[in-house]
Amino acid sequence: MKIAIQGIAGAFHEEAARLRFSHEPIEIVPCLTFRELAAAVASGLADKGIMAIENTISGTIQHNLELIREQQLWISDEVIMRIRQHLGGVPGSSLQSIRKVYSHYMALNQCRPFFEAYPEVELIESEDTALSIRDVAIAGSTEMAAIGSALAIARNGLIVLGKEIEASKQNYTRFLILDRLPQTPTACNKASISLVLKSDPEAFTQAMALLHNWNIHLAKIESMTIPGQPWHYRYYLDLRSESEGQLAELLADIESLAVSIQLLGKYTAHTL
Ligand SMILES: O=C(O)C(=O)C[C@]1(C(=O)O)C=C[C@@H](O)C=C1
Repeated sequence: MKIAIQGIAGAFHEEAARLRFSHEPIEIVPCLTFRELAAAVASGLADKGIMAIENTISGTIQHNLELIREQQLWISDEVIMRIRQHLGGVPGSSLQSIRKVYSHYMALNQCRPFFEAYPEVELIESEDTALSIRDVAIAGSTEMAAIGSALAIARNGLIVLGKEIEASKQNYTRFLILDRLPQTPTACNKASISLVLKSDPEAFTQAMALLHNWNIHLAKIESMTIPGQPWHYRYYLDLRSESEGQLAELLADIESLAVSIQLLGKYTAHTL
């Protein structure tokens, strides 16, 4: 099975894919951007995709919710993985010699407090952690370092300058498994939807009351601006319920309040 990931081999996406599909042979399809990843699944180039959606330190990647909706992908599962960020430099480098540190922006955001003690270090965004580590190894400069996994650092012959430098040990990333077509899960207790409500000021309160009526738990909500419609929002909701029937009833009820509602996936919730 071909799995599209964001990043090259050695990126956290690869680790998460191997964790989720540990019982079957998989072929990794590397994609440099999240947009490329979504397109690989939508076009059938990959059978499935795995996409980071939120991290417990650096937050939600809202843009990925938009990509899933726009490309009409289906969320069929989620994976939660502990992320340990290490700082890697070439042999001979040290925390005193480095001036530029490269990584994926989500990884940089997980580690910013560590660098407060090193004001001479510039943090620079790159496509992914593994690529940054490879590029530092190729450049061979003691002024450069990169943030990523212990595995990628070792594979590229770098040394660890900082171990587990994330701002909190409670550092988890939640990844979504994406399919081209809707799947019918044997069991599920979570649904993700995109919702635009009518411009009635009461609509949001009424929608929340419906959740309460159907005993549905709101696990997560994101609101995003809609280009061309100032002060009007699209909501992305993760809903939890032990009853699939109640979820279906809720979606039918909410339709009367909505301009648009889209089911993005149904799956089983994972917890720590
Ligand atoms: O650059 C990588 O290694 C990735 O897989 C990307 C990514 C992300 O998108 O959040 C994955 C997990 C970590 O939170 C940091 C970076």
